[in-house]
Amino acid sequence: MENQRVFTRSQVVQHKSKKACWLVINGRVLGVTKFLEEHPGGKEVLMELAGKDATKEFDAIGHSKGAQNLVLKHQVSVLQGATIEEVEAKDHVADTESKNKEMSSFVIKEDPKSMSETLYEFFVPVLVATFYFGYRLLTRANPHI
Ligand code: HEM
Repeated sequence: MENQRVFTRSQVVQHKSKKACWLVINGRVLGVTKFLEEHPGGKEVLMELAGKDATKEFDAIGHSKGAQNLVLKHQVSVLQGATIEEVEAKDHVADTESKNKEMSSFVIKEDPKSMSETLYEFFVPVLVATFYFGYRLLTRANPHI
């Protein structure tokens, strides 16, 4: 939070065009000009809230943790008067998310290994049983073998 730029509401309000679009979410001032075209929910919803505080609308959608992390990536400054609690509450989300990512990548790395082990453990007994019963069948059909 050190060396954080601070913008006033009146500075934010001036950025409500497609060429310069800012939003405020949880006390963070976000520059979303380039993100307008990328937003999965469309640029219209963002443009409607351009230059304004969009916290309520953002939360009401139930955006994913990934979306909440994207918010952090688009932050250009902090809104003047925003409380530290307000701004830092969402840092926790980012921490938890990155831990979750580490966990899931760990699981993904482990997966192919355990999969081949499972296949191996399944196919070897099946193969042995097939040979055994095949042999039994052949010797029964032809007792001279
Ligand atoms: C910088 C701010 C924002 C970011 C980074 C962002 C990001 C995203 C992302 C990643 C999604 C895909 C679904 C998900 O992962 O949750 C999404 C969906 C959506 N967003 Fe945002 N969003 C932002 C702001 C807003 C705001 C202010 C609104 C206003 C209402 C909004 C409305 C929506 C809607 C309607 C959807 C579609 C939900 C659906 O189809 O189920 N977003 N957004």
